[in-house]
Amino acid sequence: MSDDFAFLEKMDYIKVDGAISSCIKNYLERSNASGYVIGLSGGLDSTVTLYMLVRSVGREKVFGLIMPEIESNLEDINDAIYIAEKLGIKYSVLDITNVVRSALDLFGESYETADKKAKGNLKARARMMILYYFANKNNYLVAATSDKSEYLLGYFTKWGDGAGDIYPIANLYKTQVRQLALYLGVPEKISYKPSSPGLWPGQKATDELKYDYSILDKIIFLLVEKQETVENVSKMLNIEKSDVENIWNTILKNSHKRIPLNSCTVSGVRE
Ligand SMILES: Nc1ncnc2c1ncn2[C@@H]1O[C@H](COP(=O)(O)OP(=O)(O)OC[C@H]2O[C@@H]([n+]3cccc(C(=O)O)c3)[C@H](O)[C@@H]2O)[C@@H](O)[C@H]1O
Ligand SMILES: Nc1ncnc2c1ncn2[C@@H]1O[C@H](COP(=O)(O)OP(=O)(O)OP(=O)(O)O)[C@@H](O)[C@H]1O
Ligand SMILES: [Mg+2]
Repeated sequence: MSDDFAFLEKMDYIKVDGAISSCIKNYLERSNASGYVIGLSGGLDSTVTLYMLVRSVGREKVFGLIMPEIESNLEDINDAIYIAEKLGIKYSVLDITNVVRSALDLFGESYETADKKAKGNLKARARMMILYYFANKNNYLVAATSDKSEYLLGYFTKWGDGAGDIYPIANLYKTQVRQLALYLGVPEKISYKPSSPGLWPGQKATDELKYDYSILDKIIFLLVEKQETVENVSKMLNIEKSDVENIWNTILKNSHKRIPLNSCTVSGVRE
């Protein structure tokens, strides 16, 4: 059984690097855009995506936006600044507190008492809005940072951090992104940092998902790619059936996030 998951740890990262690099480089050329802009959180996914952008198109064509707000973890923000400096990219630190506050004001709500999750998603969408403003103004493309685990689970904010023009690491599970980070020489502090959406103070991915990605990735792989039943996965991994069921329900519930445009079909209605 353990061999079935070897690919999560041991990929040919020289080839992975090559494939992602050419994709990033070719897409920029084909798009006639001037560069990529990326939101930097100080977390694993945005750091690895940034490393890949820089080695593909060069640091002059990459711009980082670090967008803290009043509830952000300062250590993460400092990590984001440290990485931007280390890679020598141009970047700005923009406090988005007032953007989020203004939107809440429209509803007569306050930062302190607004619904935690709705406000968290609003923060993610405020960042998206600013990334696209920068992209419009400078003829840049927005690099999204979603990985395959988050994408398949639907564990992202729809039209927030889920929005972008290119998804360089979306074909890698979180476990593989960590391995790629080590291959790229990302500082261990970030390579091993527990994943957190950072949408509210102290939020950790495991609070909502219960399991760490090292286990989640196996569950997702078996359910989605191997099309195993919930019962089989529970037995194969020795995990409570109800937990596997919950993960499967999350994947199903969020399927609407994996449809690019959820449009209404009007074919066949001509007079
Ligand atoms: N069946 C359906 N068909 C079409 N659309 C549907 C729908 N059900 C809901 N919707 C729409 O989707 C909305 C809910 O989706 P959404 O707004 O995304 O909200 P939701 O999925 O409830 O929350 C986002 C989740 O992603 C997590 N997250 C966010 C950002 C980053 C990361 C990370 O890992 O770093 C994780 C966050 O912690 C939270 O658990 C609904 O309000 C509705 O508008
Ligand atoms: N403070 C922030 N400033 C700029 N961008 C941010 C900030 N917080 C989140 N983002 C953007 O939203 C994305 C989604 O957050 P997410 O937490 O999934 O990624 P991460 O922090 O890079 O890695 P991990 O998922 O392992 O925590 C980030 O990769 C980043 O692009
Ligand atoms: Mg994070």
